[in-house]
Amino acid sequence: MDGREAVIEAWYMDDSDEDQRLPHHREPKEFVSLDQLAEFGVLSWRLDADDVDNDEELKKIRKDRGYSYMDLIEVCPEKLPNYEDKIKSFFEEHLHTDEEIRYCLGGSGYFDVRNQSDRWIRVAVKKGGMIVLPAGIYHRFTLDANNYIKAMRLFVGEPVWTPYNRPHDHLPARKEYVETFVNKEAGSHAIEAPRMATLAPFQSSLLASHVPRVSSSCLPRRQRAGLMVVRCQAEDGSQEQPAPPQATPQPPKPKVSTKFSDVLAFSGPAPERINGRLAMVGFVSAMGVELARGDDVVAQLMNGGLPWFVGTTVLLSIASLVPLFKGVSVQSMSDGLMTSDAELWNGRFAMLGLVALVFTEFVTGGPLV
Ligand SMILES: CSCCC(=O)/C(O)=C/O
Ligand SMILES: [Fe+2]
Ligand code: NI
Repeated sequence: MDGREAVIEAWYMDDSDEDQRLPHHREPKEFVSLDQLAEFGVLSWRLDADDVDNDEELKKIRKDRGYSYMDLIEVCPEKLPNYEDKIKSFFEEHLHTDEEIRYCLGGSGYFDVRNQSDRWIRVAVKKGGMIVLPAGIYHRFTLDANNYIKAMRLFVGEPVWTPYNRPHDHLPARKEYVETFVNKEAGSHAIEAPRMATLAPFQSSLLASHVPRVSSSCLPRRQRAGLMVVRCQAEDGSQEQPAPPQATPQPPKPKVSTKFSDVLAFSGPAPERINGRLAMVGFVSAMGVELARGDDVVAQLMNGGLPWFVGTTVLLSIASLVPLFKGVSVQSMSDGLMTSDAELWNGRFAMLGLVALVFTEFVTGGPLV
């Protein structure tokens, strides 16, 4: 669907202090095209507000631009808590560190934006109009004379509504905005070669929506892949409070190296663990044979124990190394009482025990028990 001009119009504002809800056209009127808006980062679409749930174009925009979060806001005294305060703060000139994305589902309102020359441009949005204000742009919002708007708010990931009232020029988001849209010559936003790939899917959606090509900096800054959260909060209008966290992305699991040198490194996962396991088996077997036959450890080895010792060593080493080379960490198998730490400590005690046993038997010249 296009014909954006039917639902989104923009013009230079006059300087009068009259009621903010009046149009504030200059005399004569000076309109600004939607292409001109795009040149300083303000994007626009016309969508089917009567079929929001099945709107493929909306779905595509959300997917392409990573708008995983969605809620609804109605601006009127009955629906918006702290209506008067909110109305005032919306109209304070401010910026956000992320995009402000608003899709008008009913009623209408004015989003005023500062252009590259710091002039106020009033963007009037009606039902079906969706606009994106880039991170770092100074702007404000007011209801118009109809006194009502219902809008969908979209966001990349967990929303941050914090407004930074002007001046907040030191913020990185502002500096980035100025660098991209103000310091660059208007209308000649060269697309840097290395970022072309990131831009490709976005541009196809832009073209489909009949929006002019724009710089890669028009892409949302906080795209968080793989998280499609849909939520409705019809009566929420809070600017400062982020919505309760949900579906927080899990921190990536630490990578387990399967490199031969890493696995077998002195401080790697294998040596101490294998030695510990061998010591546990060795200690228990040595004590068992001593109790049964009365042989000390050296005699046990001499009397046919050596092949058993070598065999057990090889078997246990293979059994311990195979999962490590497959990238399965011991910690990931650790559970409840059977923790990997407990095994390490048992192994350490067994190693000490074995050494103490052999040493004691060497000194006393006979078996311990
Ligand atoms: C119609 S959305 C209310 C205005 C708003 O959320 C905002 O941030 C204005 O700048
Ligand atoms: Fe805002
Ligand atoms: Ni805003």
